[in-house]
Amino acid sequence: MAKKENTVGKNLDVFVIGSGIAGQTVAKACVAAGLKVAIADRREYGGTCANRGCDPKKVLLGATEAWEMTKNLQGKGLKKMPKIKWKKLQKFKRKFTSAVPKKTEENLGKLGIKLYHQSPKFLEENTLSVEGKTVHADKIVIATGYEPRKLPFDGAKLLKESDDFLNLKKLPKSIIFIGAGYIGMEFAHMAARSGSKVTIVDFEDRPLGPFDAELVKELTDYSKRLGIEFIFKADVKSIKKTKKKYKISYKKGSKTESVKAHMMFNTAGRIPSISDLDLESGNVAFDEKGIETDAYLQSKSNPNVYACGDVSDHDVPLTPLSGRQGYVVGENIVKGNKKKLDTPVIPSVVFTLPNLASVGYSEEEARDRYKNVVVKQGSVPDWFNAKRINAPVYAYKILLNERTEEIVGAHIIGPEAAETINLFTMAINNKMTAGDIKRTIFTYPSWANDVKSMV
Ligand SMILES: Cc1cc2nc3c(=O)[nH]c(=O)nc-3n(C[C@H](O)[C@H](O)[C@H](O)COP(=O)(O)OP(=O)(O)OC[C@H]3O[C@@H](n4cnc5c(N)ncnc54)[C@H](O)[C@@H]3O)c2cc1C
Ligand SMILES: NC(=O)c1ccc[n+]([C@@H]2O[C@H](COP(=O)([O-])OP(=O)(O)OC[C@H]3O[C@@H](n4cnc5c(N)ncnc54)[C@H](O)[C@@H]3O)[C@@H](O)[C@H]2O)c1
Repeated sequence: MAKKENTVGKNLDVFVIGSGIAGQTVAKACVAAGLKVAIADRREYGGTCANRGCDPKKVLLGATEAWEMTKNLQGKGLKKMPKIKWKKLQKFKRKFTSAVPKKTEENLGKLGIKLYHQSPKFLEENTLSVEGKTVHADKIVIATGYEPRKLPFDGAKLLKESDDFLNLKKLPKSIIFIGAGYIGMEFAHMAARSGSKVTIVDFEDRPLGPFDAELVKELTDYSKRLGIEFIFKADVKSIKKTKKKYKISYKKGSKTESVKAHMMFNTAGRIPSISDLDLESGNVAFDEKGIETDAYLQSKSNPNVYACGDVSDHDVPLTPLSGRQGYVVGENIVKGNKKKLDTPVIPSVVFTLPNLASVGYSEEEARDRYKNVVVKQGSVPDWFNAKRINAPVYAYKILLNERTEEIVGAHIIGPEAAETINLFTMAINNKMTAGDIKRTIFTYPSWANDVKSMV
């Protein structure tokens, strides 16, 4: 007789797949409302941001910020360059990450949420198979995030991924990143300042496609001054292992060329993590952007399924939006579909040094949207805040709707742009005009105060 699956949780109210910010937010809201909740994660609990994304990355960044500041002040009161001790830096980083999985499990467990440690699969619309058990849940929430896109060429298996970079015990002498997006650029800056020879290969003609081209040019030029080499318009054909290095061959125009490095990373984008879920069996529709959901984040094909965070088809795949989506799904499960995903403008930052930050419309989008657009723009390393620390790159582009004087887009490259952009986010969300900002009194001297000069 065939072994029968053990059926549990017949009356489970909610099953959440994924324990990142999105999944945890839903699970906690549902259990707080008295619902019977389970959650599953096939990896360590806590998700990408806390374990292998934003947080560990920013800890590693700290040492390079000190390095950059010291470099800029050489001969201006500072004499010796610090040396980044990668091994020690990693040890410091682990202080932030190593406790996350256990703590997350403890917190969820204490709330009465049942925890699973494998990927569930849909058997039917409301039924999952997990850890050899068949589980029925009234609502199923998919919050499985993104995973690296697999590259199609020969030898792509030799590539390492972002998780590997963040856990590197020793920094290799030379590194190639395939992909000049957020991850490739952020890691390239960290590796170059920590002593690696860095090359970035991309099939486009510039890094960071969605960001303002003029500010990206400033970043690219400065990255080159750091020693980072760029190979653009390169169609990677293969990777081979040589004695001590890896060799990447690529086509550029009609020529085939190659370059070698001690380690190579796939930073060519991330895709929805859905391949293990057997979504067809659950009648859950998806496309390349993720689970197809409506404004309530309910699956368009199976009303008992919701999706939130990176894996939903609602842009953009960033932590703050994932948390917001988790909140919306929690509300809709507990109270019935009452809350639509209503996102204000979402700021975004590339944590290179200098930071590149953006919110609202790009120049092209603003010109499409409004009859007349005022562009306030400048390259201003001579402004006091940048000059006092001898920061070489500081530039901005602010977009106003001429008719109303409202700010509709802001793009900044410079030290602390990750912070300054938040002021523009508030300004856009509150339909503030250039005059509103000019009338505000900020602290002085501060980066925030520069916002008045920018508008
Ligand atoms: C290197 C890196 C740096 C980043 N830096 C930033 C930053 O500075 N700022 C920012 O806003 N965003 C950043 N991000 C993006 C950010 O991490 C994500 O937007 C955020 O973590 C998404 O949260 P989530 O809950 O949707 O998914 P996740 O946090 O990815 O959680 C999904 C969980 O689901 C689990 N899972 C996946 N598939 C299955 C399955 N089949 N079965 C069971 N469990 C499964 C995963 O193991 C994971 O724990 C970064 C991402 C990376 C990779
Ligand atoms: N600071 C942050 O907020 C932050 C940091 C890291 C990641 N993230 C999130 O993670 C997502 C993924 O980041 P990412 O850097 O992996 O992707 P990305 O989409 O930002 O960049 C991918 C890059 O790879 C290039 N590329 C794609 N296929 C290629 C190929 N075959 N050969 C050469 N180049 C190729 C693209 O042209 C692009 O420049 C981001 O969209 C973002 O939402 C955010």
